[in-house]
Amino acid sequence: MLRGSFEGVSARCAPLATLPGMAVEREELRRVLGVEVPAGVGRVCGVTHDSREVEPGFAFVAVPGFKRDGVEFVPEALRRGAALVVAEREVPEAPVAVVPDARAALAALACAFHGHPSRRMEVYGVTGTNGKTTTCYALHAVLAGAFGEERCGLMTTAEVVAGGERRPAVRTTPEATEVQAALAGMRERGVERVAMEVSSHGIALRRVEGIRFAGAVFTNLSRDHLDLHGTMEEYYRTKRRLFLWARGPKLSNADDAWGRRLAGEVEGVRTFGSAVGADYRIEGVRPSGAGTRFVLRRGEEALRIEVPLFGDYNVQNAAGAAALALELGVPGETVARALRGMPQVPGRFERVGGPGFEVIVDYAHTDVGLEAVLRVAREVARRGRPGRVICVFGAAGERDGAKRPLMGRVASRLADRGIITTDDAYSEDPEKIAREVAAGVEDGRLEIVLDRREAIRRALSEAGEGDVVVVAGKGHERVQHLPWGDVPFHDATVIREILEERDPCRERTRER
Ligand SMILES: CC(=O)N[C@H]1[C@@H](OP(=O)(O)OP(=O)(O)OC[C@H]2O[C@@H](n3ccc(=O)[nH]c3=O)[C@H](O)[C@@H]2O)O[C@H](CO)[C@@H](O)[C@@H]1O[C@H](C)C(=O)N[C@@H](C)C(=O)N[C@H](CCC(=O)O)C(=O)O
Ligand SMILES: Nc1ncnc2c1ncn2[C@@H]1O[C@H](COP(=O)(O)OP(=O)(O)OP(=O)(O)O)[C@@H](O)[C@H]1O
Repeated sequence: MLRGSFEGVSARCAPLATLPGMAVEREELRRVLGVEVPAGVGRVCGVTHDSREVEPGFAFVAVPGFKRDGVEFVPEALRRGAALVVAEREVPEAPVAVVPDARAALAALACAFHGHPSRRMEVYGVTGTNGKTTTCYALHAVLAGAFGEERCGLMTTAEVVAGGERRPAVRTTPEATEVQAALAGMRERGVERVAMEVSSHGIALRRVEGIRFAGAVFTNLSRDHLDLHGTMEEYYRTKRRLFLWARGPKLSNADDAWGRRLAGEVEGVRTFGSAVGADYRIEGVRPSGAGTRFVLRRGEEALRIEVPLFGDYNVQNAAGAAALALELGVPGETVARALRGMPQVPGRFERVGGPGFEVIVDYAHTDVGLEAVLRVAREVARRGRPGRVICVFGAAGERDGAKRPLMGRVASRLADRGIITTDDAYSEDPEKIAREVAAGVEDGRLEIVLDRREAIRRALSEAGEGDVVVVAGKGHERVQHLPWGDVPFHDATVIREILEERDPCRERTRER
């Protein structure tokens, strides 16, 4: 019996890793792992890569990590009752199945434990540097409109949704054990189609291996995660693997050079975008009261679409989702109706409100993302009485450091006033990160205020009639990872608290 139900998809993803699926018998273990299993191991009734999650009868997969070697934790796993250790080398006095690649073994075991849920549902993978979450929300809205909300699921950085039930997520693409448990839980609830974000970490670290993808969308590629991939070429090739696996409709962005290359290299990929020759051509983009209107043209057919989203980049995100749905045979009017009513994506150009000025929370954490959001903020600031754009932002620690000065440069060019602050510094010194961001600033207009709450307070205190304050980097996230520990921090909540302190009589804007 499957037990990895959607109930396990909580704000902390870790417990999911411990959820047992179906016990796997010795013969099946040998088949799945492709290697000999020590005599005496009959069956295992759970699988995890984390010794702290081991329960009696589990298989513990010792993954060689970036910081530690999972083999170090074998004694703890055995103490907790692990029946089998899966590792890339022998471990004295442990029942070990030696495999060539522990991550691949983890994925294969996770699929087996959870009964290969992707074989019994359609999983559409969305990849790219920016726009994955937004594209997934748009796709989920269209699928829900066409096939019924209770039959559709969503797995993103921001939330995991199964049927109508929503839970916050922790990572974009969690480990294979969590991904498979979540998919199995969705299937158990009757979900038949899932829009799923697939990060390059998810592909490179084999978290999505074994998933049968029924379609794929590529949004774009720009500099990010080079700490993991080394070069843009390797980053691109990693993303391309999703398209080599996927069986059904495959859509790529014709407005992005890497997207055009993908369409040329992988058979059966169709394109969307405003570029001449795109299979799904974006035309006539213009602002509407509550968002943006555009036409999506396929040959002679023209579909009028309106989305409650701002900016050309979001038109691309919506077009990618619409094109995939149209390829699946969803009628145009269903696509248009669903996109018109799609929900706010948490932390993506989320308007938090302000007395006479706009405050926007956005997840932009690359130079390209920051540029995109600041350009839209400028458009918003031009409407009505023209105002200034004030930007609070920072860069994350332990991540591709080369994007830091690029973010500083973008903010100094596109914002009238910029405040560099702390993002998720992880183990790095926040001041060092901020200085690296500031190194890219062109005219010295940016100030450093390391305390994120103080930086937001400063920006809000300076904002006046018609201004737009953009608080970028953390979007929907509710925790800030700092060298001295994790602290609860949610940009939208902090903004509301500060606005309230300024004007205690102000009507509270209800938190989502
Ligand atoms: C860089 C990266 O992806 N790191 C992941 C990696 O960590 P690591 O290799 O450093 O782990 P480690 O600490 O060396 O430990 C090695 C092994 O020992 C195990 N262990 C560790 C301690 C212990 O007591 N017992 C034990 O068994 C761990 O479970 C692990 O399997 O393996 C860990 C266990 O699965 C992950 O939690 C961790 O993700 C961290 C949290 C992370 O932040 N990842 C980010 C970069 C990420 O994956 N992001 C992508 C992309 C987002 C985007 O598009 O922007 C995502 O999909 O979320
Ligand atoms: N198509 C796009 N092109 C450029 N920038 C974009 C695009 N879509 C979104 N952005 C910017 O990137 C930010 C993140 O958007 P979104 O969450 O949809 O992307 P993502 O790929 O899911 O990011 P992550 O994987 O890091 O969660 C947005 O807040 C916006 O600033």
